[in-house]
Amino acid sequence: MSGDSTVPGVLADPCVVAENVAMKYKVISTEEQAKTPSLGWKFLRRIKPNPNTVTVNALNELSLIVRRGESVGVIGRNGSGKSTLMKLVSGQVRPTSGAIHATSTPIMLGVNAALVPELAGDQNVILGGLAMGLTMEEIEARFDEIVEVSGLEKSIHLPMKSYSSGMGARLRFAIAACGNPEILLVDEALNTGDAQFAARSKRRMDELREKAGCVLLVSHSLTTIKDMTGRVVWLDKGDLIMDGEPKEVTKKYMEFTKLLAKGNNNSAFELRAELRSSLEMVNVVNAPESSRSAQVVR
Ligand SMILES: Nc1ncnc2c1ncn2[C@@H]1O[C@H](COP(=O)(O)OP(=O)(O)OP(=O)(O)O)[C@@H](O)[C@H]1O
Repeated sequence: MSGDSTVPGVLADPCVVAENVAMKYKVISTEEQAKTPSLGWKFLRRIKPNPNTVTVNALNELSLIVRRGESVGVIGRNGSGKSTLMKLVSGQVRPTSGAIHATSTPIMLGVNAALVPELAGDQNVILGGLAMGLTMEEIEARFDEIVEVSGLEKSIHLPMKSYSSGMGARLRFAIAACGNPEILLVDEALNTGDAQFAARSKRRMDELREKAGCVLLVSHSLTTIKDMTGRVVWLDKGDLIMDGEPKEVTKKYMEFTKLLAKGNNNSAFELRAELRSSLEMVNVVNAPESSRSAQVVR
């Protein structure tokens, strides 16, 4: 790759850079399970002994640059790699190959807070706040707001293990949302709250989005995606299919899923191939971790 003809410029302000990221999950083989047999395995092997190891290609060599000020929606069918991308960006899992660069620690709403079930909700607020880098003074100043967002005023002094899974999710969300993250990740699949909480969390999410440097939002709701984002990335079976205007990308995605729903698989996959071949590939070059900067070649 040489000089001016291929490198139009250096991106001044990327927030997140995914550099040829691939993710393969190795699914535990039934052979391995057999070494530590569970009741289920003992039962199943009588029916169908089938030792097997499966590697799932959750993401295939994906490059993506999210700039400061962008709100990027991630769409795709079940199992297309959306949550995997979020887990990679948040650092919960490491890519099999490639790298993720970020200007600061991304905060994933709902899951980042490492809480202790034996401790009361209020003690977990302190713990989660400290884990997010807040000082005791900052936690104290935001305590009432966290409790209000969680909607757990009556149960905040009870041990977290007594909470329902929705209540736990609400507390984790409220704690994660009390910071002002520069890079905000929202995986809608994690939203387990009731309608009242959904409205409250949306309000807080809107505030965070306004303040955040950039946002990545995974959702199956195309309305949410169109309402909340200015750019949409469509993943399918770990491949990037489209990256562009929300209206345009969601329209093509709907066309694709409608074709599949009607059983027109050939037409659907022709469309997929056509869109993929016209995708402008982003090659991230020279993205040193220290400078957290990147050059793009389009
Ligand atoms: N921990 C894991 N171990 C093994 N395979 C996994 C794991 N997590 C995800 N996968 C597989 O990786 C692929 C992508 O999964 P991922 O959860 O990223 O998809 P998704 O687009 O978020 O799906 P959904 O819309 O259903 O939430 C799927 O085939 C899934 O089965």
